[in-house]
Amino acid sequence: MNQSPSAGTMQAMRGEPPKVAVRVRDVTMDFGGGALAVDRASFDLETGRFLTILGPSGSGKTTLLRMIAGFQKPTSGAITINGRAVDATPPHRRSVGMVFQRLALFPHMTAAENVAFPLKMRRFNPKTIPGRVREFLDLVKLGDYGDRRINELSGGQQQRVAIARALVFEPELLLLDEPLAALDRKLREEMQLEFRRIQHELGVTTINVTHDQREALVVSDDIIVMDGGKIQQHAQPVDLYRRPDNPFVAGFLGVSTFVDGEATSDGLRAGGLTLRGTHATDISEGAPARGAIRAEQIRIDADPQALAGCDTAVPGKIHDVIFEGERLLYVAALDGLPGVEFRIYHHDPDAFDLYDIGAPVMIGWNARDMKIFKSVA
Ligand SMILES: Nc1ncnc2c1ncn2[C@@H]1O[C@H](COP(=O)(O)OP(=O)(O)OP(=O)(O)O)[C@@H](O)[C@H]1O
Repeated sequence: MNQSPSAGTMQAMRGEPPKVAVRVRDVTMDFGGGALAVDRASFDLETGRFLTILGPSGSGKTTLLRMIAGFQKPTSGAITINGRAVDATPPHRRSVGMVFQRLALFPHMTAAENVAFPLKMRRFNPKTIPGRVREFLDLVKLGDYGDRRINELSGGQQQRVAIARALVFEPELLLLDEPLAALDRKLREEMQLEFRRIQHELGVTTINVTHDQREALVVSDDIIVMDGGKIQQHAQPVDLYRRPDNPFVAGFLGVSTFVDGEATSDGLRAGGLTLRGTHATDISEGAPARGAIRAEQIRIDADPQALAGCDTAVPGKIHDVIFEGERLLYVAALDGLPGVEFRIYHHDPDAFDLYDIGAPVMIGWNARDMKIFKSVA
């Protein structure tokens, strides 16, 4: 992927040590309801990078973001922004720009007046304000819309005003709390690319919260996956996708099929079958294990010869075929392992009627693509 270097990367290229913009150490939030909303979260975010906190509903993403913004005080732990403790500065004094799902723009004001608002609040020199407002409206491609009232703008344009307003005072940190969740899919995908462009252009350190895995992969330099209040993995997008640390992460990003069985030295034994795989965690032979394989890494073919190059190739049957437009999703089971429905992508939509439901096929993959994890009881 052709990504322009972030400010952090530029620093590294100049040989300077990366500067930590946000440091989160052992941060816990206990609302008193039993489970912890955030459970000992720790991470560093380097200056200029775009971090996404990704996780299902209730996993603690917003609570963690609100603590970083200083809206909520952690039960324990420490958060610093550019070396200063977050709770030492009141929220309106912090150099943090925010964009929420509900944009909180002033509907009776024009786009330009909305963008000027944080500058007036921060007592910028009034002479510099119009020029700066214009610059940031241009940045979000709304240069000609400054005089429009908010309720005369489309949802996507309003979103752009909110971004300009969050950035116009050049904050040290930009926080995004599901700002795209209410938009339709096409607009959401367009705005994801816009966020990336703007963030790269300004190099502002950014933390984004979402439950949309595609958005996380598209916009981020780094991703933190959360579940049950705990950070499950912190990695760059490609590493996260290719090398998930546990079955939760493997299942949350992409479409995976899971097979439970017993670890062998080179894979997994399940239902009398030996399936080749690669140990993703330290696991001894015979231990309960869970294999995970992604839909795009499985091949099916009626002709066994076509799968001759696969490390594992097992006969099975087609259970269902689903047309998804640019690809097909086959659901199939291996003979000898009837309870596990493998989900398999086939990237030729013209092959829709290639295999009927019930058709016998060979199903195969390479050992490196099935990740074997230790089962957690
Ligand atoms: N003010 C609060 N008082 C009590 N419990 C809370 C409060 N805010 C959040 N929680 C609980 O903390 C947990 C984490 O919530 P949080 O909103 O951080 O999750 P989330 O991952 O952002 O979810 P969503 O994607 O649905 O917004 C949930 O169990 C939630 O019910």
